[in-house]
Amino acid sequence: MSSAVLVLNCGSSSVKFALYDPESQERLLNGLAERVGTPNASITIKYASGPRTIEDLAGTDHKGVLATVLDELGDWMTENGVTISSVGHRLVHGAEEFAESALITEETLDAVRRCSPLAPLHNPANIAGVEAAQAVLPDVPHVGVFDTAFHQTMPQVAYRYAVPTEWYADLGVRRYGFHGTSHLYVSGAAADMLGKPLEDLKMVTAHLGNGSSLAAIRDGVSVDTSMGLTPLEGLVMGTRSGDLDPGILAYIAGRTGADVDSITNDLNKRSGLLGLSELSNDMRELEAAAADGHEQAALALEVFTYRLAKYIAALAVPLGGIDVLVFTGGIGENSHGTRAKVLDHLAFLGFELDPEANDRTIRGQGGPITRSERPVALVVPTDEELVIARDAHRLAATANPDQTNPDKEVSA
Ligand SMILES: Nc1ncnc2c1ncn2[C@@H]1O[C@H](COP(=O)(O)OP(=O)(O)O)[C@@H](O)[C@H]1O
Ligand SMILES: CC(=O)OP(=O)(O)O
Ligand SMILES: [Mg+2]
Repeated sequence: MSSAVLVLNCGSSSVKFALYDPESQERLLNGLAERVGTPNASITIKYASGPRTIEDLAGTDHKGVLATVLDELGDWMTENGVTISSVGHRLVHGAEEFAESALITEETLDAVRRCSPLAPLHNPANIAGVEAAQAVLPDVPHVGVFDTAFHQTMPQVAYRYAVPTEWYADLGVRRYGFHGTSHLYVSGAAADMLGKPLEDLKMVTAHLGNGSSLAAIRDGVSVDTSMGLTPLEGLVMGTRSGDLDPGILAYIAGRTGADVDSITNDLNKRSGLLGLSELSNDMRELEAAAADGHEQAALALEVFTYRLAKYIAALAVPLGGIDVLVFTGGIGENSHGTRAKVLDHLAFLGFELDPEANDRTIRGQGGPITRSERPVALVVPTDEELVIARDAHRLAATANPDQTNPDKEVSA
């Protein structure tokens, strides 16, 4: 029998999952449950032999989805002699309570619940996922891996807002940053790719997915980032506005009578690329529409890349210059148009695009896309799930030895 680490990333209506071999760190399979809790819920599992989709899940909640997934994996696990030895969970907001990953105990969960008001879109779904997984896999250690943990090295000058001090002292209002597992993974992989010690590189990592953020990495640690108290600050995203004048809230409330919750909802879900284009939050669709002459789609792409370039240049301040710029995430890994526009804006810093290398580089591949070697821009495919699997395996070994007893491992 060999063991596997189950990695879960539970969103409000989706569950991403993957199984890793903890020794070889090979991904054994992965999958996605979408529209959880709606009549159109579905689960897709990507086996080596091909994908399998399960529908007919009406009325199924997170717990039901996980039970169905493990049930489905049962035959595969028996055939391959695999049992689940630990579960790693993506937890988005750990505030100042977590500078690293943690075994999930009742106390851990209470602390994550206390952080929920800071990430109302993410933490409650993460917690529901943990509770569901603990119910289905009660006898293995569960480990929480936080988006915020990597950025706990930021200095005060980067994380404090210029607001009344008691907002920070009493209410925790400061910048935290997110996507830490991705920034951690790609910064290490970029240094490996260049054959240089990470500690010697002034690096900006750009995680560009549905949510997008930058990290400034110096001496191997995060010294600044573009997201803040919540994942709304910073770059223009699929449906999120990123930075704006806070005066807009009062202005819109005064003009429309909308309350703070509904305006915040608009800033999270009806803004960004979607708000500007009035067409889509999806980069692929917008690129296709812009190529067909859709003016709002073209504007959305211009605003996205302009703001991105402006923010990358700003991160030269905490770093004292930029040696390496890393593109990752669905957009960073695939959209050569975005990369070319950003590097064009940043030519003044010395970036010189290699158009052929840029056009060649698509998902799953990585490598340099500039002729310039310093500064160099790289594409590095991210693997947040692998970081979570590694931490889950490492911390599971520190759990109650009773729980890691192979006799108690769970075979679905
Ligand atoms: N070939 C492609 N060209 C341009 N954009 C792409 C391509 N493939 C994926 N994307 C974009 O990547 C984004 C999703 O990023 P991803 O990292 O997968 O999202 P999530 O944050 O949900 O994990 C979408 O905007 C999507 O359009
Ligand atoms: C924190 C965050 O923005 O996450 P995601 O990109 O998964 O929405
Ligand atoms: Mg993502």
